[in-house]
Amino acid sequence: MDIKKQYINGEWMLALSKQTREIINPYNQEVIATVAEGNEEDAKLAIQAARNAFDHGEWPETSATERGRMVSKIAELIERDKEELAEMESLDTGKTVEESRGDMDDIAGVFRYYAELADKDGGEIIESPVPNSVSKVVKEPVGVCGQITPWNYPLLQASWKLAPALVTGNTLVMKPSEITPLTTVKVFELMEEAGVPKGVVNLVLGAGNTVGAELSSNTDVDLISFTGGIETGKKIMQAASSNVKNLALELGGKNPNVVFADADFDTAVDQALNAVFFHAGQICSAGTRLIVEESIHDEFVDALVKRVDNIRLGSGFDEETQMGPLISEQHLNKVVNYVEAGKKEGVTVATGGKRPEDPALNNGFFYLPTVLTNCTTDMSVVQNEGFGPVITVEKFTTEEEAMKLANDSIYGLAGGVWTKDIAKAERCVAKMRMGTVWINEFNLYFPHAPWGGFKQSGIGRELGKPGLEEYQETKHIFHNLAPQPINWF
Ligand SMILES: NC(=O)c1ccc[n+]([C@@H]2O[C@H](COP(=O)([O-])OP(=O)(O)OC[C@H]3O[C@@H](n4cnc5c(N)ncnc54)[C@H](O)[C@@H]3O)[C@@H](O)[C@H]2O)c1
Ligand SMILES: C[N+](C)(C)CC=O
Repeated sequence: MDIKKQYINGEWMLALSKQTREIINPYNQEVIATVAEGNEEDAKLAIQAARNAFDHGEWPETSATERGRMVSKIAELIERDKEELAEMESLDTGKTVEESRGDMDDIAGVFRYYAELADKDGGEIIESPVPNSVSKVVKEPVGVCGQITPWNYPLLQASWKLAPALVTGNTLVMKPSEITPLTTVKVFELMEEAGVPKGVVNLVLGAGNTVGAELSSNTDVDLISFTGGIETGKKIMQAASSNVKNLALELGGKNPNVVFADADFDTAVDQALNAVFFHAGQICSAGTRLIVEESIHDEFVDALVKRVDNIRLGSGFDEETQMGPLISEQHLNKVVNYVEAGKKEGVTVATGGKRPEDPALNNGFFYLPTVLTNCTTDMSVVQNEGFGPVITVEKFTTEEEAMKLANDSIYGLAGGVWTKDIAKAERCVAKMRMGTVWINEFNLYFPHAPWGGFKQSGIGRELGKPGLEEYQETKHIFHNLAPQPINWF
């Protein structure tokens, strides 16, 4: 049986305990792979490899230009194996192959973006206020980075961490989600093929409360970068205090999509669908909180429901499919309970609100695309992240009320506003307390612009220059060219 292995100190290895885990296809629950199931001991081995490679290896001293060249090579290999990676990602997550192909283009773009950025900032000379001195500020790698990723965009979220960490001269230990590790294993094969020196990148497979917890608490880890749920993020914050690690958290979202009466109606309807039903709503920045101006509310909901009822569910490998299954039975039950709670709170189920009856979908973790109306901001379905194909609809009459609703959340990841009035749009985005805000758009992102959340949606930013700086320490070097005694004492 082919067991997908861990990659530690340049060697592919089974778990020290020889434990394994089966990976299933969420469309039909078939076993698609068997992988090593590491634990704390495997994590410690990997951390030591990364520590040794950082403290004694050549990678941190390699020129930024050379590191950039290496990361560019990884991008080339991803592009070479794009189709294999895309099909692997869809098998693992249930998303359509077309979505996965798009992810792979994005992922190669992330490696290329950081390869280009690698040697563009060598620091700066400060105009020293002290005579006969030189003052300069340089950037240095943080050190050993622990990187933990979620199951919804396995390789994309891994790329947002791997590329900047590598070009800045760090070493790392990555732990993918235990339920969707396949494309991350593959990208480590590609990094080995690209020639990344041994010990620089290490991969440990296993659960969050063993491998993940060790990465978060181990004092030989200098930075922990985590993408996942808010409750896990809080645990990691606590564990990271062991040695005051640098901390990067990309957490959940409950993202408002505000539609004014003067919006481009058809485009706003179409994009409201995409904002929440793409990848079955399993997106941190999904526009699951629709907030519509009262005067167009009924017409907008009718238009939305008509389109929702035509969404085709099925296998990600069927070109007709528009929405796949949820990732697991556990997550399906979470979404079921999330909607049932809304029903108890008095929402109206405009469409969906249950599992599909199509027998062809019985073996998958499917949930019908769902529109809940008559929602109010105090409801759990409005405040909590459902992370499924469920949109809640609220109404407003004034701009001020719309903004109050949009900001009434513990989250602050992303949001959108639809209007043709530019001044109104600018007023709104200035008030919306989120890390990314779209005007007449939703869920668009690219490597050049930083990504991350206000409030409890996280700490720090990935992508863009901030995403690079997350992996750097800043050092001020002051050089006295004419040292004199001070004679103070
Ligand atoms: N902000 C973003 O960019 C972004 C992107 C994607 C997903 N997300 C969020 O991720 C969540 C969905 O992903 P998920 O279900 O995999 O999240 P999760 O928190 O359950 O797991 C995420 C990762 O953390 C690990 N983990 C679990 N417990 C841990 C612990 N105690 N210590 C260390 N690691 C631990 C898991 O094994 C997994 O690899 C959603 O809330 C979504 O909004 C955010
Ligand atoms: C890829 N991204 C960050 C927009 C969605 C994550 O869930």
